[in-house]
Amino acid sequence: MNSTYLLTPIDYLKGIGPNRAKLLKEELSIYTYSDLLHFFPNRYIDRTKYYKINELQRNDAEVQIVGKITHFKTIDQGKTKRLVASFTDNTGSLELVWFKGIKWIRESLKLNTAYVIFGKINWFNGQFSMPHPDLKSLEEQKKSLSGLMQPIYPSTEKLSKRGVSNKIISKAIENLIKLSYKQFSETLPDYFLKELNLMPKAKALLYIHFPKNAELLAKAKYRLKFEELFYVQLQLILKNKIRKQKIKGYNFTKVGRFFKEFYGQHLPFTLTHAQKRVVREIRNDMGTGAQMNRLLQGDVGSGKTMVAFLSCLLALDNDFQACIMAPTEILATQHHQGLLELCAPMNIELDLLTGSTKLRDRKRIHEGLESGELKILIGTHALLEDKVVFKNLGLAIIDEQHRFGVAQRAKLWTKNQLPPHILVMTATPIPRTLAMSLYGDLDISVIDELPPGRKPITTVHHYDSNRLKVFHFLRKEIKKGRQVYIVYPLIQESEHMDYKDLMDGYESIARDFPMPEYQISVVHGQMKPADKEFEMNRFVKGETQIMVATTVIEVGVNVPNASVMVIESAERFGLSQLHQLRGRVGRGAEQSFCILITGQKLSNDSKTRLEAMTQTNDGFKLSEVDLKLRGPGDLMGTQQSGILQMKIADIVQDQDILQQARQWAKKIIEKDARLELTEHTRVKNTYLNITKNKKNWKYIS
Ligand SMILES: Nc1ncnc2c1ncn2[C@@H]1O[C@H](COP(=O)(O)OP(=O)(O)OP(=O)(O)O)[C@@H](O)[C@H]1O
Repeated sequence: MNSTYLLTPIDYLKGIGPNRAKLLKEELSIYTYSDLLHFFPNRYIDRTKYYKINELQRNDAEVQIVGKITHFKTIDQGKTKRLVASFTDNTGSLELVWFKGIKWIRESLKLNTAYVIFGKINWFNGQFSMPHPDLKSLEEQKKSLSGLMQPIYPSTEKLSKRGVSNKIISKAIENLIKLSYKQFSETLPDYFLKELNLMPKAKALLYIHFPKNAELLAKAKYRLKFEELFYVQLQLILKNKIRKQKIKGYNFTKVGRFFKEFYGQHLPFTLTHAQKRVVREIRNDMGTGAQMNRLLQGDVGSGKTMVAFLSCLLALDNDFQACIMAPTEILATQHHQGLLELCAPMNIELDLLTGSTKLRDRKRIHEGLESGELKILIGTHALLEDKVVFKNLGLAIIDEQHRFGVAQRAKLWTKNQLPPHILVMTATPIPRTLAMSLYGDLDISVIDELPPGRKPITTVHHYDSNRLKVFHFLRKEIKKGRQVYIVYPLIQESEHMDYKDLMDGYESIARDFPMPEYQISVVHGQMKPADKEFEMNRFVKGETQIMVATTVIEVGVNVPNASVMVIESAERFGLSQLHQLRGRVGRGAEQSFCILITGQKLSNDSKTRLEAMTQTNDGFKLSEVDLKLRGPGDLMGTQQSGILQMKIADIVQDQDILQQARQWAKKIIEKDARLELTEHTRVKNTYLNITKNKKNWKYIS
């Protein structure tokens, strides 16, 4: 919509005025005519049905009747005064009642004129009445756009006391449409409308506010959702294109000794097809001359670590260093140990840097990094400290997207002349198109295949009261030589209480699993890192059979002999967290189990989550359920972007349209990246209007 008329400030619209305009701006961000037009109803009231007075039932909610007022009376009871009108059709009569605006209403309504009334009816003293009816003359109703389905706008109930009622908004939009319908210009190319059978923009705007029937409403909605999603996708695709043009990166041209030797001689297993494909994607991406910014999604246990390691070897082959940053010390330590083994036959220098690294070791690490001898550094946030200076960092791998924000990712860049390639790994997979929308600035690789031979984990749900049965089962598994995790929730606000829960739980487990037959490790957030590591190690080495822990073990911990995961108060965990925790088992050849223990009282959402967990092991499926329960907002952490604030589309519910919109956005860019063809003028103008940024256009080729 590029007509300047529609950019007129809302203050000038008939029926609005300065006070309402102020409210519209402050509360609903409606500044211009165009904003108002794009403020869409969230439901509609069916006004196609007319009642006769003698058909009314006492439990009818809202009814619409045509009739006439035959007389008025004002009833004055001291404090309260009311105006009562007798309203009749040819089948009977009822009373219309007003408590406010009496004088004005009495003067403006005429006797014996046909009116349409609409509202809730009451049954009182043997008669129906309708307080404060929505009332129009029949003539006016016939001309009104909202005569068939009446639009109801969001937030208007809240604002009606302050002067912006639904009626006012609806009337203002009706005025605007009547006045300026001819100026609603099309925003999509004609061939889109034809091939996708989309309703033209002007019509869609008319029918979204004032639909004649459900079918036209559905078409209008579809058209507007498609348009909204199309322009979001177009922005994402072009933004990515611009980034690649603008942000130069190191060009890794070689596949050299390290990669070849490891791949040929030391690879401990055959890569899955998905791992191979992803390694290829990463290799290609690091060899384009642009900076890689890639998200690697893979379900728990899908083998992301090996992909990360192979990517590091590519960096080394091109004479660059690499680093891997993990969200917790336990994880960083574990990555370090795993990679030490992989590196050992090839003499690659690698080290670990965390908050608890001793000064002496730090010094060695700093020197190694600056001289370039230290090739791979693994660590936590500590890697971001100013003192950590690489000779030539070529690749930074960030494990677990959610805990590092965009700002931190950017900070890594300042350590180099050119920004290093960035690979973000996440085990919270989400549907691909959605991921593309949420992480618009990243390219995406997906490992959608598990290594062979994995047995699906059997997941069951038990109530607290069944604990003895669960313990009995644990003893049986331990007897077979397996190890067991028992996890308690940790929610930051009530860390103290959680700690108490954990310790109470530990004591009761210690009673039921007495020494010396059973050995138990405990790990929680309030322990010193060294103690945590000690306890963890005892479990890893098989010295303890039971690990009692809070969610500190959520990500990445890898003990293949552990085959049972018990999650206490499972109703307090989110779905992705449950799935992550479950992913700690099922890593060896044994049949594994996940036991979800809850209290008796469960909310509907908790029930849905538990049911989903017992039904599937597929992280992508679970994330869809999660998204539907929570909406996408929570998913993003610091990635939250304006893209989610959409007017009509919903990226979770409207995934089919989203996918279609993305395909068409891709198609148009492939055909005409700079949108120079005449048939794309509208798209270019709309795009520039939305982004208000012509500067970057030069980067598109
Ligand atoms: N292609 C493969 N064939 C056999 N085993 C594999 C393969 N790839 C990885 N593995 C093994 O599978 C286990 C899980 O791999 P890894 O820890 O890399 O998973 P992940 O994707 O990082 O999972 P998480 O998110 O849970 O940490 C490891 O023990 C690893 O050695």
